Amino acid sequence: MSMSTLEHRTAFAAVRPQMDRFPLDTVCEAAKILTGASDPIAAMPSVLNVLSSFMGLRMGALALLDDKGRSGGDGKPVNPFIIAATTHGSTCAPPETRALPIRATRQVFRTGVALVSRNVVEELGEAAIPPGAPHNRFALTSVPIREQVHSPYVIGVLGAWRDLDEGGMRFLEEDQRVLTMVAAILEQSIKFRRLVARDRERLMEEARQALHAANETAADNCTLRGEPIKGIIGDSPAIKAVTAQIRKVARTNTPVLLRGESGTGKELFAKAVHALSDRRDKPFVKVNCAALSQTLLESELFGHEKGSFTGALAQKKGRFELADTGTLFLDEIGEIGPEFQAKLLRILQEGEFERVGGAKTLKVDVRLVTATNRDLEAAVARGDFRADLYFRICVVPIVLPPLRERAEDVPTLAQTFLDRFNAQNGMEKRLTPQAMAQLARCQFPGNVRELENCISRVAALSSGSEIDERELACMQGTCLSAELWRMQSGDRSPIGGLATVRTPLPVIDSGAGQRPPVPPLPPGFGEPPPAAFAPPAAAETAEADADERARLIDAMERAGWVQAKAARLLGLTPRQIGYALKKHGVEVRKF
Ligand SMILES: Nc1ncnc2c1ncn2[C@@H]1O[C@H](COP(=O)(O)OP(=O)(O)OP(=O)(O)O)[C@@H](O)[C@H]1O
Repeated sequence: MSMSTLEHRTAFAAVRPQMDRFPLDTVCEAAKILTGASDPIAAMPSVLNVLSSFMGLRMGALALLDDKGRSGGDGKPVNPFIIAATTHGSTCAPPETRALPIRATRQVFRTGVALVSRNVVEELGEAAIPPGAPHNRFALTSVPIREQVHSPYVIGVLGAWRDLDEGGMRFLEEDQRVLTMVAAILEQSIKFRRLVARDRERLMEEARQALHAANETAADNCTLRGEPIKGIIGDSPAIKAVTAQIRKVARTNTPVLLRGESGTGKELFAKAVHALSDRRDKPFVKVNCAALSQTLLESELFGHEKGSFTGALAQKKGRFELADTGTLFLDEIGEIGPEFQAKLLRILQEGEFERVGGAKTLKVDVRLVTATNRDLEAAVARGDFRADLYFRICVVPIVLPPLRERAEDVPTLAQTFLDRFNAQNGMEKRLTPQAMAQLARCQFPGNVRELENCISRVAALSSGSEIDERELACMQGTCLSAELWRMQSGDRSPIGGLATVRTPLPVIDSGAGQRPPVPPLPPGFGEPPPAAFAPPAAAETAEADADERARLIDAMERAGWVQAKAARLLGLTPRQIGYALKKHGVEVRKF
């Protein structure tokens, strides 16, 4: 039927509602509406309006079973339903709105048999007449809507009213036939929609699974390829191999031991293990074992009870407790003494500990990441480090390569540090290609930290916006670490050397995993121009010496006379700073 015919008949029906009825057109229109709708229930108000216009059926309504309480248990009514649609639109009204009489509707739900009430007031009572009806002389036809054709399970009831004042009694049989047909179309539409929805759900599930599989593959590929980790700079094969290991191990709870020279990024990688793990939203707690005395370390890690020692003014939670459900990073684990090793072993074995001075046993769930630049195997062999603790913490050893073994990363790192300096200081300094090339030739015994310091220093001291290679400390003979490197490598130091014997740096070969330290590499700083390292005049030497001593003392002061900390400030290894202190006769203050 065209739209104009529809409008005409609607108008006609409005003028002579009961005289002309168009049952076939009604069914046809209903079919068109329902089969074309993406949601047949939402389209039901239009169908009810067609019933009104074409058949003179008034106040039609659709009741649908309310999923929430089919059983009727818990005092809930049997077959609870809602009014899902009326001629006024889609709703979700409770039965109490009385668009359809509650008792009659429930009966259709229960029996699955159509109900025709020829005189509603007589048969169902006055209260069954819907509110707002112009009078109470109505007949009601209600038909079931089944889950699927022939199913005993009724999911809805379609009902409509016939005005008996207009001689409607004779149309009741026809009303039932038409409503039954419309209900059948609705059943088919719902079924079809359900199939489509199920298909859609299945397709979506397949798509989800495919996406999941693709992500897993991507993650695995990413793991295998050593994809970059946020904050970790470097594209060299050596750094990629490490990032691949980190990504893999981060997913587990296995203890990780990060090994590498000072400044290779052990702390940075420890944070990456945490950030890539499921514990990422939990605390990451760091303790530097070298920075604290054994007694302090114990109270710091395990906490203490009030009054457990002089100065314990209040109860304090230890870092193990603070790191509960998260990650605890124990830096410089090779520095801990035998007593503390035993206590640490207990917590690693049993997950239990007591606060210092406390009797209560506490349990924590902590993922342990440790780091050292020590040769732990040698320490175990000497009996300085417990073998059982070694095996507990060294489940997955990851060796961070020294910067000199990945010189290709130097330019990117240098540029990143310079960008950071520029951003912090509102400047736009640039390194000339010659300066970059000179940096790339450097051995950086203090690794990335030394490069970072080197860039900050030269950027702060250079006057123009271009940083030339002549401004680099190594080219001016003022690079402390260059001198230490030369001393340790047995070269004659221009500032008078302490080292006459070649003393090995605590180098760990990234490829070798747990091999003992190897002898140092050739003297640092690649091939500096001869002028830079030509023996200077005596006056210059004395001046440089005094300078160097002053810088050492300054760093020690700032580090509270903790050598490991001062070493970090200067971009040196703890052993290097030990030499420097001895060389300059600086007595280490003890607190
Ligand atoms: N691959 C890297 N990318 C970016 N920055 C790095 C990288 N490696 C190290 N760094 C930076 O170098 C500095 C030293 O790193 P970190 O403190 O992690 O070294 P470390 O091995 O723990 O040193 P130490 O043994 O002396 O404690 C930090 O500022 C760190 O951010």
